[in-house]
Amino acid sequence: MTRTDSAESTGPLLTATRLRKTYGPTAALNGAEFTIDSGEIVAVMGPSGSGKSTLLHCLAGIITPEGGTVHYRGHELSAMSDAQRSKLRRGDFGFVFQFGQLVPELTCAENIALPLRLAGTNRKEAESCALEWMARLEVDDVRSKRPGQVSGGQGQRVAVARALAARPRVIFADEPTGALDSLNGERVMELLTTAARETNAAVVLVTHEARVAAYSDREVVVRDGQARDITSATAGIA
Ligand SMILES: Nc1ncnc2c1ncn2[C@@H]1O[C@H](COP(=O)(O)OP(=O)(O)OP(=O)(O)O)[C@@H](O)[C@H]1O
Repeated sequence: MTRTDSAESTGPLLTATRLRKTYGPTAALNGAEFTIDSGEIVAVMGPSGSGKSTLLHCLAGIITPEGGTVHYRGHELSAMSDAQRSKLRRGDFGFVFQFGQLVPELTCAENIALPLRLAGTNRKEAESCALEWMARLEVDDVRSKRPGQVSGGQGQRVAVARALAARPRVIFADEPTGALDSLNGERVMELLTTAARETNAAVVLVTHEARVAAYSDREVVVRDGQARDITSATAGIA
């Protein structure tokens, strides 16, 4: 297993403090703060270009911020080697993006089994786990098709199954329904959040759509590279 099992896991699951990231003259993140606990679903909202995806990429260790820190279960991501961060992404993190995350040469079932195989699961077990997740996401009928032969909604359910099959502790979803019509989008969100709750996975959900954010427990708004929790103002009302 490639998880970071360690004793120092008492605080929040994932915390970012004073993140700064620039692209030339553009400050994509300018002191952003973020925290998420196990099993929590947090929507990251905000205008286009405000820094949502950059925040997600920093939280997932895909990019390294120039300032600030990200701690995952007590481990600072920037203090890890590239190999340790890759291992973390394979073992503890799952990803769902808007487009193109499936390997076109593999069947849908093989796509779902791939992260398990990379994490060391034997072929038979990975295949049976892939089929189980395809049934849960209601796409077992496309198991032998390649991503180019399925609909957008089916492909996105396969992507969700792939993200969840390795039982990640955190799922990073960047506009997971952005390419879908509203009916398919809602079904994908229902299946994603139900499965995440069943497995106690945290979900960092970047979206600009209020109806997608409605599936979250808490909303954070990113504006000009700074993140603000907007749910705390209404905490206790629900
Ligand atoms: N690789 C890059 N090179 C240059 N500038 C970048 C790069 N990535 C992001 N930026 C800039 O950083 C800022 C934040 O971008 P980011 O993608 O995080 O915003 P976002 O809130 O996710 O936007 P959207 O909702 O449109 O996807 C924007 O001004 C963007 O143009």
